Amino acid sequence: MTIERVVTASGTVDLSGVGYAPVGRATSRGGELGEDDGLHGEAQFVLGAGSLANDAQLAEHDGEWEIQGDPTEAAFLVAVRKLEGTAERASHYGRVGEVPFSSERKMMSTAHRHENGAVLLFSKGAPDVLLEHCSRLQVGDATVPLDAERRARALADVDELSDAAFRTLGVAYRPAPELQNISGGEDRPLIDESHEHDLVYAGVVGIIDPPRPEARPAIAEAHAAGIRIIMITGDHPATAARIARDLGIIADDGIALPGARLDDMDEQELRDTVRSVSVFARVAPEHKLRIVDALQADGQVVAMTGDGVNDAPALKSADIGVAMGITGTEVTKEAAKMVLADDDFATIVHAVREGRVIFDNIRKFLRYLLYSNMGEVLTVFFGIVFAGVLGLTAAADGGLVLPLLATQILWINLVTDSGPALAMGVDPEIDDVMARPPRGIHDRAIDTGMWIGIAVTGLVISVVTLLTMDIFLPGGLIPGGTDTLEVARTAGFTTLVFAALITAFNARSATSSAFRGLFSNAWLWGAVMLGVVLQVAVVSLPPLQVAFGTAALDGTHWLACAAMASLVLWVEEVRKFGIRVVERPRGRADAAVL
Ligand SMILES: Nc1ncnc2c1ncn2[C@@H]1O[C@H](COP(=O)(O)OP(=O)(O)OP(=O)(O)O)[C@@H](O)[C@H]1O
Repeated sequence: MTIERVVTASGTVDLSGVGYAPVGRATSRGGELGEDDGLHGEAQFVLGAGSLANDAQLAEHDGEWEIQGDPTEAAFLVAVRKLEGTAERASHYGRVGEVPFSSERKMMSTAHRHENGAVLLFSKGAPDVLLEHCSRLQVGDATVPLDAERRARALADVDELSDAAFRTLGVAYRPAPELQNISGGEDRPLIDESHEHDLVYAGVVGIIDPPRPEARPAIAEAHAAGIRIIMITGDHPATAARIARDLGIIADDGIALPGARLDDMDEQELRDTVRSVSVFARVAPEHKLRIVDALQADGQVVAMTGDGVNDAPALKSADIGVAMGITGTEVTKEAAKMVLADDDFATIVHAVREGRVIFDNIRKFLRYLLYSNMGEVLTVFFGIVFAGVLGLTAAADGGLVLPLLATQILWINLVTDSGPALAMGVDPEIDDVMARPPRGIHDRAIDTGMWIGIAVTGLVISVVTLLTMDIFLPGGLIPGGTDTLEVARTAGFTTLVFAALITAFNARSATSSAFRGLFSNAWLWGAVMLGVVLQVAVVSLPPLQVAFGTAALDGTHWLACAAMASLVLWVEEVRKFGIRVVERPRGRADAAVL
């Protein structure tokens, strides 16, 4: 954070320089600001006072300037050195007491004894709040009453800075003779906030805290993924609205709702409000909790980020509390379910993508296993029920026989359920997981759509398997077959294995074509190829023929098996095309709602 502007009663000073290195030029209205200019003195006083009411530290290590403490406070230490060159002022003042900062009060004060013995109170805080504690205004070396006009002018300066996306902090002070006898010392005695009255308003600083460049695209991606981003901040409403607009959280005419407005709302009103308002400013910690609760009561799944102690209750209450790993307090991290190691919002969006891909892969795995297993079950079931129709009879006595042997069923499970199923776990993203809305909380991993797919694919696998047997068997539905039961059964068995292997490509998406990203999973191709080789081995090698009850197949058989098995691909392609046609208009409507 960097202080780029100081506004006092006499004018505006712009400070150049980035980062925490205290190097920069002071200008006013585009021209260099001389040290003997009254405005220079006023700005220097604002920054000096803000550096006294301050708990941060600035130090140089090996040419690098580093801060300790709150970056907002450190910004004062950097800026005052840009004007003064040194931090000399602080050495003249010994801190004797403080009224600490809190998010509720939005200001803090420290009491200091000057070398000459006088005790002064220095305050800094949210300008609108601080001004309520002020009765005078600093102009040059003198003070004048802070009448309505001057107060309005000061507030207008704050609004102007806020509209330009500056974070604003006001600075004030007052001689505090009533604290003359305060002892002070190392333990920094607390003083009562009742001393924060009749302050002299010195001016306001504009702090720039540029969002990371990756934040805006991450927010756009989150919106596309059906995630609504709500900004809840202690900042000024105009600052919050401006930053939210720049980040694409709200539209250009969007506004920020001040937290105080929430105090008058009952639960129902709040629930209606959180549905439409996406920026809440000048909030107190309890507002954060109320907003989270209202969103949850409205049926939303809420992830909440935070760093401060006062964020902890809201983080705990949210479905997913996300604490900042670098700037977050221990309390916040304890209350959170997730800790962001790099404090970067974009990482949350990446995590959502990663989570969706993992969930998708779990569904692919389930889809594949259920597709192929249903194929086996229905093959055996229909094979038994329709054995007579299909010509599945024993040559010796004409009795009905099983379509598949037990060892063959075990083999199918070995070949299909192992390699290809495991390869589903590392499948890359086929569908754009961030282009669809989140799942409902009550949605099942195996939904109706998947059940339909299981039924259709299972049916197709069983039909092509049994028809292949029928083709080669004498009699049955398709006449002309002349092969033995062993050969026909081996052809059916091979068709089933091939169909199950092809199903692995179908199962990668519920809606996208199997040809999309066809070669993006080398593991899957490896597993499928291995399956084909093993099937050729089990059919062609005599020792395995004995173990698995198979018989050698000729070229026509292999071709027929491959062609019949491929039907499982074409039927599924047609079905998915139908789904895409039906779902397209619905997808657009969802996007419009977001
Ligand atoms: N160290 C500080 N000293 C004095 N005033 C401060 C300090 N830090 C913040 N403020 C003022 O208090 C207001 C509320 O601060 P708070 O920490 O609650 O929220 P925030 O700093 O805006 O951060 P967040 O966006 O995380 O809520 C700030 O907008 C600022 O005006």
